[in-house]
Amino acid sequence: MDPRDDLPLVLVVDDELRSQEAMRRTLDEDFRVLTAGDTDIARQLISRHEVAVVLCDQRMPGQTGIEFLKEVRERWPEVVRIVISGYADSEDIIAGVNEAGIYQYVLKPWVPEHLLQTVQGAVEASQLHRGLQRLELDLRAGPQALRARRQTRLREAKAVFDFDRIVRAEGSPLDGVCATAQRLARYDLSVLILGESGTGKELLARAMHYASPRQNGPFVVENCGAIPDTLLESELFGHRRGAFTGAVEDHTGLFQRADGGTVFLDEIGETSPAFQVKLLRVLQEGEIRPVGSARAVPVDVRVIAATHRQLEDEVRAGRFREDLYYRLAGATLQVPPLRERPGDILPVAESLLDAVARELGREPAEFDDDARAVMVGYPWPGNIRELRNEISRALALGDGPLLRATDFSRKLLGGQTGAAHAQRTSQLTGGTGLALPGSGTLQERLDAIEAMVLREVMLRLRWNKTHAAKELGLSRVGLRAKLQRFGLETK
Ligand SMILES: Nc1ncnc2c1ncn2[C@@H]1O[C@H](COP(=O)(O)OP(=O)(O)OP(=O)(O)O)[C@@H](O)[C@H]1O
Repeated sequence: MDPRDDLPLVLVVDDELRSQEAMRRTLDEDFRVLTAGDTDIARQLISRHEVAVVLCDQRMPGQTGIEFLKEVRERWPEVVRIVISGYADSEDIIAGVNEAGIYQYVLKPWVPEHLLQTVQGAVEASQLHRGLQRLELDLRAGPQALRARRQTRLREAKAVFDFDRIVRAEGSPLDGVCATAQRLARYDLSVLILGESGTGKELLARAMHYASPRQNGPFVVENCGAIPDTLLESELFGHRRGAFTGAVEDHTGLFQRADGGTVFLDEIGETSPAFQVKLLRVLQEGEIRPVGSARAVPVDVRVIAATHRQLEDEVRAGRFREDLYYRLAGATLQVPPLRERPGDILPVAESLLDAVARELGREPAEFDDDARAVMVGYPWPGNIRELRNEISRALALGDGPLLRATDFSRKLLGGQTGAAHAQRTSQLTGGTGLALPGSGTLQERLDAIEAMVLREVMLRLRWNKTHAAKELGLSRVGLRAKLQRFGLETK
């Protein structure tokens, strides 16, 4: 958990940005501070967050601070209320203090130390109030109902998403990626996930969300590569009725719906320069402006973005804004393609086989040795998504619980490399038809090559281990150890 997440939440309502900022600076060290420039926004924030204390300026457009705080008392009695005013307002305030149940009124110009003390006192009052409320609820519910409720919550949380659900072999290069992602999850930092299509970037982003302090908030996904610019803007930031032809009613954008949670922007590298400017502004200001609306709405979201492109290259080529890149890449994670972690192929394939068999309502199935060898040797240019498709196809077309190599599509059987892969690496090992892995550490690349060679030899020699060991200059025991390491033979 981010340690700041435990801090009480204080909402500052003031239409003057400078006063908002001065209060934020004073309170920021001890509290989490939200700010609102008008009472509409303040209402939204109180209804979405567990605000402990609200500080409201008396002079607000449309409504006085006291009027607003009266409403707060009625709707959210647990929120402790403080009003801030100049001398000239004090008469009105005194009359309203009782009705609005004001904890304290603070005169301008306020002294930072005093303000801090006042808010600390108010937070204590709020904690007392909430503690009593909880106690009352607990007493009413009875211990059994309480325990059941807690257990259900726990089960749901576990069932959702977890780094353990990202299937991988022991010692997989993905371990390091997951460990870093898990550490980063705690902090409200923008994260950029790089990796080829189908490598599991979204899965990783989800796991980060559910491991983050925002886990109780929404996780929303937008594929930025799939829709035209104008639609994307309206999808993300919303629009007002009549903003453009076809906008027949107000539409709340994904950013607003994700308030308090995480927005996953997939294929961010595909966005246009015009959209990039708009997104940058949203991230800088922490507020969105729905298309056709003059009013900005504050949003509290964490952004995780992903792309199959090397975004730094795109920046260098002038196709992606550098300032946006740095906003998004608070930290960067690189998910290696499947061919660079051949040890993961079989564990992932097995877990997918179970899942797909369940989805298709089929008996649990297994792969035979040849099928396993074929999977390990194929470079999977479409990564895990392609693997999943192949397994679904083989299971749907195959005629029993044992999946054979011949149940896969022909491209796998030829030992051919996928066209995209061949193009990327463009180096083929002499005559074997094996593609050199294009990236990863030296060890990862050597592992990938080793797995391919083993698979090729085993298939050619029809699984005769004595002949294979001889050809490869290994003992039988050594060969078996290697086959096991790459999942080509079970222990
Ligand atoms: N390690 C894994 N274990 C099990 N399933 C996985 C794993 N990685 C990915 N998958 C599955 O593979 C599919 C593709 O993963 P995902 O959508 O996360 O990839 P992606 O990199 O975001 O792809 P794209 O960039 O094309 O959107 C999903 O069905 C996902 O659940």
